[in-house]
Amino acid sequence: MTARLSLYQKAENELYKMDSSVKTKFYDFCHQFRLDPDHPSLDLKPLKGDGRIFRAKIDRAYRALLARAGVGADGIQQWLIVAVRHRKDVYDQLSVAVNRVTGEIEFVDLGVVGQSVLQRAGLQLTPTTDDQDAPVPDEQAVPAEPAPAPVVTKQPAAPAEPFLTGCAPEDLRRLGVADALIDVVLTVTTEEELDQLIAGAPRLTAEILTGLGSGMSVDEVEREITQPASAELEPGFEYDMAAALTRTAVTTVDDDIRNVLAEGDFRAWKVYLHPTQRRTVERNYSGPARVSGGPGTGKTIVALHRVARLATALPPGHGKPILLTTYTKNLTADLRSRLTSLMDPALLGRIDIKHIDQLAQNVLNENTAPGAQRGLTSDDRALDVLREVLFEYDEQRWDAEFLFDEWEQIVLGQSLATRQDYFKARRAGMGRALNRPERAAVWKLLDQFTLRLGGMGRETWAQAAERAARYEMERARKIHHRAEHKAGIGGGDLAHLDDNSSAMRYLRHRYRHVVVDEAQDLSPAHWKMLRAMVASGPNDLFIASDTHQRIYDRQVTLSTVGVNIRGRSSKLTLSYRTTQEILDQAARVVRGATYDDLDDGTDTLDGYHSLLRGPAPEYVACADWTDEITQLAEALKQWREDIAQPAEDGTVRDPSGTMAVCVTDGEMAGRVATDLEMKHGITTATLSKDGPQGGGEVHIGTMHRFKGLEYQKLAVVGASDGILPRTALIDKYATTDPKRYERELKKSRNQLFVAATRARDTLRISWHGRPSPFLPL
Ligand SMILES: Nc1ncnc2c1ncn2[C@@H]1O[C@H](COP(=O)(O)OP(=O)(O)OP(=O)(O)O)[C@@H](O)[C@H]1O
Repeated sequence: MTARLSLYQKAENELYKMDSSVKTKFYDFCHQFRLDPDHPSLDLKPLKGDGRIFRAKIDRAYRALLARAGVGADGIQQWLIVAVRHRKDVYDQLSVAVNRVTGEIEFVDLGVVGQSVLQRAGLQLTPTTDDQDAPVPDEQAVPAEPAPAPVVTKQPAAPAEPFLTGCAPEDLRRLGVADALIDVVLTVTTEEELDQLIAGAPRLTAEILTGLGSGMSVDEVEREITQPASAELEPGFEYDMAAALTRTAVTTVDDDIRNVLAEGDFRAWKVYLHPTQRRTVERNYSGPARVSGGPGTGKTIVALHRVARLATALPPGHGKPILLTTYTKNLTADLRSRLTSLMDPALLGRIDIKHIDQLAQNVLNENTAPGAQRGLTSDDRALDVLREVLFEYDEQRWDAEFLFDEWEQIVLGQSLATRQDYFKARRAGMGRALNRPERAAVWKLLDQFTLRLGGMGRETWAQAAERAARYEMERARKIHHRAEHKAGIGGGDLAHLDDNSSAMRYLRHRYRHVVVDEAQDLSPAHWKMLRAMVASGPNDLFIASDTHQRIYDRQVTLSTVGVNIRGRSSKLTLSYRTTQEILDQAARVVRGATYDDLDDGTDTLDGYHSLLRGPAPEYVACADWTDEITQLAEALKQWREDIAQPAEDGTVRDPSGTMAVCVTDGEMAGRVATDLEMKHGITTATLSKDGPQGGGEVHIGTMHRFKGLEYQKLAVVGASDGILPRTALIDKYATTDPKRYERELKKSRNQLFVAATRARDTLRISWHGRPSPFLPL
């Protein structure tokens, strides 16, 4: 090998979309180039404009555009492929530069800028002349390629106002916009022109312009986008291409490039982390750390990379010192499969992947004391037991729902073991005050209720979590006590300790690192259990969460459960999943409500944006249920047709599993599935806690089941007033328990937000009757 080749991320993305015959020639080109870049068949030449850009021939029609990136430590010359273009689309006005903020290599192609903008900026593109002598290849042999040629847009009659007002060139420069684009940006006069510029711009420039275009101020962009992306750069960094290459997201071209391109876009998240994502993954934290961010900003991706990074730093061994946990079973399966594709199989064996309830059950199963083993019961069944107790005591003051909430939020939430503790407990967030005699009565009823459940050998999930937390806290206390004692006697033999059984001697914290995804839904008991499972110290807990997506009624202030994240929080703002159009509408669903940051502060969606564009979400008012399902079936058939359209290279995608229907409850999910199958011949698969069941092409599930998932096209059905929120169930709280009422409304609002943000490019929301008040109509 005489040359090392890397592939710029945008070039890789362009290659994914190319005809497979071009891809095959590209593999051969890479092979030849690495052997001998000066081989005559490659015809490597510098372009006329930027002396740093070269072009080489892939075949008669296609050109690789390359930048020389210095010499590696091993003396081998390095080249970066910045684009692969049809020869007709190679212009002299191409440039590469090292970005002054990120220190990354950036490629700028003015060919993607609108013609009218270029004219206003006084720029003209000239096709490169170095290929002019060669005859234009047989067009038959060259598949038509969508040319990134300048698009001609209408010239406005009079000089129009710049679209981005209040931005001076020095602001754009300071923020990190690529130099070659600064003048062009300032001549943009319409949103369409800006969008076109963003689509072709290097990543940081695209993010800055999206931020400014969506109304963020220069200072906000600097704080939210520029600062997190900035790197420490040495003087002269702009000339050191070899150093810049190490900071740039690239794929090394080796013999595996064929597999890389075959794996397509799915591979992107494994390789390229956004600077803020990378920083969050790689930082060493002195204690618990949290990453937040709107839906689709890559929190799960960051959590997975974090696990991989922690695993590589483990000392050799066989145990599983890293726990990766989340709220639901189906998300756990998803994390497992994604981690499997990310990590070395040898290290994968060092990771324990369990959902939070499974973890609690494991703890409880270890306890063999009489009465410690109990079966689980659903909340609905437990509520029936509580109703029986109320009936027997002829208690009229509180209903079963109120008492159950009191039990979960206050008694279990604060691990209150005695009546005295309950008398003293804070009941912040609970709408109805209880005086001391009332508390005594409530305690008595709840005591009867739990005794009765215990007598049946049953407990709820929340109760199991609370019990597991207590066991773990006791275990942590013993470990702490033993460590203190050992330190006290200078680390000597502990034989004189009361309990010197081997179980005690080898008692350790279960994990060295704990990583939690979807953390916003964990209860205080879950947190206490996790806290006790890992010793306090560097990199102990890593938490990914978005409180806008909290869909279970669980509020926690981390500092009250021994998890102090202050000073160790980071925020992701760029959505990789959803289009800006969907994101705008979804953000309006939660606008106006306030959200906590799992601690004493508040969280917002400020700066949350996307570089993806697509159609506006569709809102469909229907006459009745039959009409809603009929229109849904038509939309699904159209989507199926769109997805199955043959791609440029003739491949046809299977629409199965790319479309989904989201509803509020299980009963409606069943009705939608039956109607679609029986009346419209559309096969479905129902999302269960074990993943999709049934193997049909359209996935159907409740909003709870859609947590953490994503679909190319998604329909929300039954978004009517009365269903979202479920007024028949919650209206009574409006007068009896206003705080609970507010909590229930917020839960419904968040469910709709979660549902809407599962869609990647198409979102359709329908209802009959009156629309849900949460819809941003
Ligand atoms: N750096 C990246 N490069 C390419 N794709 C990415 C990157 N980061 C995230 N993605 C993609 O964006 C999508 C959303 O990522 P992820 O599920 O991690 O987001 P999230 O913040 O956890 O979302 P949610 O809160 O809605 O569950 C996924 O398809 C993921 O592969």
